[in-house]
Amino acid sequence: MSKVVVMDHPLIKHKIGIMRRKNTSTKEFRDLVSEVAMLICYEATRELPLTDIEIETPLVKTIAQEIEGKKLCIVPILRAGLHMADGILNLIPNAKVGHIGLYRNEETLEPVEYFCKLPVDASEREIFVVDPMLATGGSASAAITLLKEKGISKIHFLCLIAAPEGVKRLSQAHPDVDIFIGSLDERLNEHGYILPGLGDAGDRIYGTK
Ligand SMILES: O=P(O)(O)OC[C@H]1O[C@H](OP(=O)(O)OP(=O)(O)O)[C@H](O)[C@@H]1O
Ligand SMILES: O=c1cc[nH]c(=O)[nH]1
Ligand SMILES: [Mg+2]
Repeated sequence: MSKVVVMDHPLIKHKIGIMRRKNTSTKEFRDLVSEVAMLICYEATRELPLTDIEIETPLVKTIAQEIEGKKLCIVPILRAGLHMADGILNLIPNAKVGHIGLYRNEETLEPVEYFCKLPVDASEREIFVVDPMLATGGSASAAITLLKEKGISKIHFLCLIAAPEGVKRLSQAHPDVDIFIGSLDERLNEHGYILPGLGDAGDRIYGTK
């Protein structure tokens, strides 16, 4: 089964608490998406391999360690994942970025694909799929299936808020994918929204409702 890591850092809890409030402005919400994504990324990259390189300090030669940044790729699920990717790029600026466009059909709640553009060498990279919301798990599962069909195998999934239903579906569909979660909420409502949640992440980031 997937490794599931739920964040317990006070900074993340505090920031998600602000995001949940209905009166938080679009600008503040958007800034927080990117900040919390950065903090989750810090945990999700904990096991990245390092290589030794020789460097010179102002005093001596020594061995430093570096992440092979060129081996990483962030894949936001559009639209809402875009702002998470922006935050994560502050931490790993050399990562490439692929995009997968999916939206949920509001009646069936099943994902509809409308865009996919990945780096040509994506299958050689470690991939971080990002989307603020893991609700039924349909969108994340479909995005990861698409990546696997293109020969990609090293995949992690990062979200801000997850419902237990979504975690179950994603980890059953893709047991090899680690899942990093800002907050594991209670459940879905009858419309497939996460409770207590924060509403529709895309609409809150872009002010579309
Ligand atoms: O786990 P699921 O049940 O599939 O739901 C989660 C999906 O729903 C939201 O996207 P939405 O369809 O609202 O698209 P948007 O980002 O363009 O608003 C969210 O950003 C996820 O992609
Ligand atoms: O609660 C939810 C569920 C799906 N998509 C969202 O943006 N929010
Ligand atoms: Mg939306």
